[in-house]
Amino acid sequence: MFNLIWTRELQNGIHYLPRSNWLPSTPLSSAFCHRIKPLHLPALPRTYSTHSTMAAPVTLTSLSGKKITVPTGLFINNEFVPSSDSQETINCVNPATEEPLCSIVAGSAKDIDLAVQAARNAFKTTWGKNVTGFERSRLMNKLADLMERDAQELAELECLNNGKPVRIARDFDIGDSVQCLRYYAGWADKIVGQAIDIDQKTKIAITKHEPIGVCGQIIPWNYPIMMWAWKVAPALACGCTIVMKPSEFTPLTALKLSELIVEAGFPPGVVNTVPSFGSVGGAALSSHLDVDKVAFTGSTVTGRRIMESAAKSNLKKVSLELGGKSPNLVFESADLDQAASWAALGILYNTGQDCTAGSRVYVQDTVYDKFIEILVEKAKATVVGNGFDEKTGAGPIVSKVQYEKIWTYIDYGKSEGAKCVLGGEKRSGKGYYVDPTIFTDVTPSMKIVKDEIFGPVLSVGKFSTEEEAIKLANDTPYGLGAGLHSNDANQCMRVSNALEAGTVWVNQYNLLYNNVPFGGKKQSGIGRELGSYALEEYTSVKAIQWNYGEKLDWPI
Ligand SMILES: NC(=O)C1=CN([C@@H]2O[C@H](COP(=O)(O)OP(=O)(O)OC[C@H]3O[C@@H](n4cnc5c(N)ncnc54)[C@H](O)[C@@H]3O)[C@@H](O)[C@H]2O)C=CC1
Ligand code: BAL
Repeated sequence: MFNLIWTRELQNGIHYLPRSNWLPSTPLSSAFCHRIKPLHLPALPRTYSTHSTMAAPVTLTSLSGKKITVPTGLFINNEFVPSSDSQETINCVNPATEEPLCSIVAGSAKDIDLAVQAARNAFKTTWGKNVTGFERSRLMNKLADLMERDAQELAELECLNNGKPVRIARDFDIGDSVQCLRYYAGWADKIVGQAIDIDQKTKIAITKHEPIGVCGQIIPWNYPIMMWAWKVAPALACGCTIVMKPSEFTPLTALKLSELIVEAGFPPGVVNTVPSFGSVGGAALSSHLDVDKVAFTGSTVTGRRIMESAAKSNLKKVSLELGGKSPNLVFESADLDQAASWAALGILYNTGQDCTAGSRVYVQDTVYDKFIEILVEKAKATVVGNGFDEKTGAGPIVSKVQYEKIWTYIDYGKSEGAKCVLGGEKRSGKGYYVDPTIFTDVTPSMKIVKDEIFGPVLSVGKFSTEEEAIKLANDTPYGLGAGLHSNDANQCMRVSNALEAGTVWVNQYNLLYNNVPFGGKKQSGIGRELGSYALEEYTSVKAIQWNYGEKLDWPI
């Protein structure tokens, strides 16, 4: 997600200008980076300790030569600690080089339990109903300031662990995360119920939006910092406490952010971070009897498991942000150049590792050939490379397993008879790189058209009528995002009404804002993140019925 004004000034790539007001308002240029204050290693706050060498911090050197210290322990009760009962580790890899980065402690089911106890204790004592919204807001704003201060360092760490370009991590992922914290800090003292007069003389009901309690938050690897912020910010605003389980592929920035939780002054146990494997820590959180809510972003398969665990344990509240196979429709009246730019952004942003990736483009037959010609030229201009290069627009794929999944689908595309008009060839050398790949002449039954690939692989199909376009677009079990490009206002309204998706972009694609709700229909999810809607996910409504005048004549 990002807010942007974008131009095509760079000859060889997408040039993004950040719109959020936390950054200098000057255009992004190669000189821009040097205006960000030089990275320095902040002194580690004295308010937390690390126990044992198993949890000792490591120092990584980024490609820019910067030294970044990263905690490696589990973060429970504002301390970095080893596992209580396991020697298991998570080995972090740099996807640009395939070299190991470091090993960190992998939390066990017992560690999850300890973190839940810490979160429960905080909920009952220092947080939950024991802290004002003003104070929650103050701490959240402080955390946002610290993230803004450390944006460059966090971006470099995100690049090392996830592969995404430093520039994009800093200006969009982190920029929007800072804004997300501030947006929900604004809500923290405005979470109010209603006073409902039953009549005007004897009875009133009051509704209170109470914090739901201890929240398990399970996040993926495609936007490690941003998904952290989307989950943590509304939960804190509502007064919930948190056990965060980052993805085993990208746990480092969640650990680094845990340092900032301490520095901001959050009481122990309010935010706990337990890196762990999904089948261990994720499963333990979703089946835990003392977790009140689980929020998840990831695959539909895992979402289904989480919902099942929640149902079989304590019926905890569940919100799921799952997969997609989002359609993007281009009608003949559209500005084709703009539509092609948005379509390229839709499939190539974050190297296609995006739940809303516009991975199926359908073009009206009258403009099909022309559109593909423009789109291929735009996609070719994407600079795919190491994220430490300022010109890079798309980094490597996050992991070997994801890289191999993408190539399996590219092979399916070829063997099932789609025409590969761009990419589709492996690079030699190190790094999990996949260049933009476009298939045309696709049919609805092809695997590349049906399945979520989560890489820079686009299927382009053809339609002749609006009715056919809608039918093709909705022919999927998913319903996360959808786009349409047309200069006919009535058509825009008709088609956006007919598309089965949680978000419909008209004459744009993939832009999200912290004050606009986001989530899926069909098998793309349950619940909404962002905006005021996310507050409902972290509160429980209590109705207090109050009698101040009616006498009961008994028996009735
Ligand atoms: N909607 C989205 O934003 C994302 C979708 N995906 C899709 O999922 C595919 C597979 O990627 P994965 O990393 O395997 O996704 P995943 O859904 O398995 O992983 C996401 C998170 O869920 C956790 N998890 C895994 N198994 C769990 C379980 N049994 N109980 C609780 N938590 C569990 C993982 O540790 C991670 O933190 C991708 O190729 C992509 O298609 C992946 C990441 C994000
Ligand atoms: N595109 C929004 C977040 C996600 O991909 O998970």
